[in-house]
Amino acid sequence: MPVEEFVAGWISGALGLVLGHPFDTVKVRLQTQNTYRGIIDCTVKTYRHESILGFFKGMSFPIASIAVVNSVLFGVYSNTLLVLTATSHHERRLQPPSYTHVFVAGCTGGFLQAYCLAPFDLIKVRLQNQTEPRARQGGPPPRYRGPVHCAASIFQEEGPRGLFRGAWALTLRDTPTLGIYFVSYEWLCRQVTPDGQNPSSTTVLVAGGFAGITSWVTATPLDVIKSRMQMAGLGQREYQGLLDCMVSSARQEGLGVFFRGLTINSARAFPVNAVTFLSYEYLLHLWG
Ligand SMILES: C[N+](C)(C)CCCC[C@H](N)C(=O)O
Repeated sequence: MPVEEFVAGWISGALGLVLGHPFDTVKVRLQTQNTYRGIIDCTVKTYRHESILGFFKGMSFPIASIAVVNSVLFGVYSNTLLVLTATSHHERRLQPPSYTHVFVAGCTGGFLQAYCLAPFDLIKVRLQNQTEPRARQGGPPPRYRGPVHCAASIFQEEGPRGLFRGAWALTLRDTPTLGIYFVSYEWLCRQVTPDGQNPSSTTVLVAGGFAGITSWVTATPLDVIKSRMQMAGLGQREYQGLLDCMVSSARQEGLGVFFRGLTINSARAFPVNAVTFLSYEYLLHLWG
């Protein structure tokens, strides 16, 4: 089984992640708290109360976990294509796989990475939602002191299953939308690249960016539900399950609730996924 794809997936994921984390914090807050009027209001308030560091809350864990998550995604994607089409990454330019194969491989990668991602994503969301400034004298201390403390508290309070809160919504969010992610990327690359040639760096950047946007646009409704289920129980309301969360959110806040965070998700998705695909392709080219 070729391992380069796993390593390239890891490095490219980490680069994209750092670039996109401030956008991600604003998004999570907009989705789960009702105190902000919009992106600008949330950005300004976060900066005023918590300084620039506020935007990087909850980042250390994703950085560690992206090693597993993105390498599972890209590694499983590429190896599934190998099984389906008997072509390696380098051979695929001359013998491009069908879009159905690309979709199935993307969904397989998406499904498996969702389970690796679930506990890390839960901890990230819990930490991002702590709006207390880090070191304020006399103020109430934040509930979680950091990622390890957060993981340990959830484990103690709710057992190992607690760490998988929202995992089902996350799997539903990621399986089809990562299929869409790779199909969009391939489709865009093939539109502007002559047959048999490698796409140029600009093509990879633009196709990666748009693939990220397409995937996030389709993922946003379930992203909102996922974040809410992850926050359930913490001073927020408990839900009976995914459907209950969907129905009660829509009843109380209207259908627009499913699009919360859409603009910021898209703004974040372009640079993050442009850099992810560019470094992924570049590394595989380098090692090829
Ligand atoms: C499937 N879903 C839309 C959730 C993610 C797709 C892109 C994944 C990328 N690591 C990123 O963070 O943007």
